[in-house]
Amino acid sequence: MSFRTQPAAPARPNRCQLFGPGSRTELFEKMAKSAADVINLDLEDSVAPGDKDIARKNIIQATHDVDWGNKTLSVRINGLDTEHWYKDVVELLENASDRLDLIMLPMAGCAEDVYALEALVAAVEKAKGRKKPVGFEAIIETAAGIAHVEEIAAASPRMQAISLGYADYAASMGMQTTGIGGTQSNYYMLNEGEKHYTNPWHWAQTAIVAACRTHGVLPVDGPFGDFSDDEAFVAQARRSATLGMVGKWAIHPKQVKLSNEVFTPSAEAVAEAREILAEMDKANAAGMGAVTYKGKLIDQASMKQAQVIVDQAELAAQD
Ligand SMILES: C[C@@H](C(=O)SCCNC(=O)CCNC(=O)[C@H](O)C(C)(C)COP(=O)(O)OP(=O)(O)OC[C@H]1O[C@@H](n2cnc3c(N)ncnc32)[C@H](O)[C@@H]1OP(=O)(O)O)[C@H](O)C(=O)O
Ligand SMILES: [Mg+2]
Repeated sequence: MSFRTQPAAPARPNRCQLFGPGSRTELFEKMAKSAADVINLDLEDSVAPGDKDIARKNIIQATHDVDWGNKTLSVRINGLDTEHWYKDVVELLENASDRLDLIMLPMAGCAEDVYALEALVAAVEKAKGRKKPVGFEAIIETAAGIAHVEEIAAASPRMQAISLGYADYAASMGMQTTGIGGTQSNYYMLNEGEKHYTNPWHWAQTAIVAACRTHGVLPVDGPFGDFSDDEAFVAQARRSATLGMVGKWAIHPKQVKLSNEVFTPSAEAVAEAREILAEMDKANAAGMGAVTYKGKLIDQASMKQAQVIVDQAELAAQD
């Protein structure tokens, strides 16, 4: 470990973030009753340009009227290049209840974007005497965003989570696809005439995980557009969980259960993790730093790996 230790990310469940347009009020109660850990009410791309004002009002009302239980409640504002974002921030923080937990910043491109958001947020919070400071989450979905992901993760103590936004990311990178996440049919290696599909999103995912883990922020996998394909959603989610992401967006309610399942360690995985911890406690007491467990090496690092799984299970059990 470096002398500079790795800060812990916020200790709250974030296995699934369920999105819904701020213009579709009939979905709000359903979202609140869902099994998602985080709710993202959207003012950005799922809201038609002419509906921005009404969507903002709907969301403000819903922070007062809807029982969001113990969910983290987040509102995605419009990007800093639009005419809408300042109104999103000012009207939200002037009028929303304290139930609002997070503001989600889309299209984050550099630390200064977060700085600008924070300056406005801090001013409105002060003016209104808001007791609960709102947290931030950002979406990496541009070439600039991925190039500056570490400075974005480090930009503010309010920063709690960072997601990968597949559609905008693909467009910004000039990727030749209209798919939102998942396997891309033209991204393959050819070996003796057989196609082997690899993951075109891997670099962006790992860059986000590394930046987030360096700065104590939760790395989250973004949307999977084809909500008719459960198997493909699960495959993408499993890859993300294996890489260190803590959860994934749901753009349809049927994806919530799938995401929760993938990002909650299985009973077997937790049992094995606890066994590794117990074996290593015994080994350490006997003056051994490394021992054999089920025919494999375990050592001090194995304890940290096992602890990740136990911690994830305990967070999920808070639900
Ligand atoms: C890609 C970029 C993004 O921005 S992704 C995030 C933004 N997008 C959204 O927020 C879209 C969220 N989803 C929806 O709007 C809808 O789910 C839909 C349009 C995809 C489908 O809606 P539809 O009503 O047709 O769905 P049904 O299958 O008929 O619904 C069944 C049932 O579920 C209820 N429902 C639907 N959606 C939701 C929801 N989001 N939350 C809760 N409940 C929902 C619906 O009312 C039906 O209920 P029932 O009638 O059975 O009671 C990203 O930025 C990038 O760049 O990558
Ligand atoms: Mg987007």
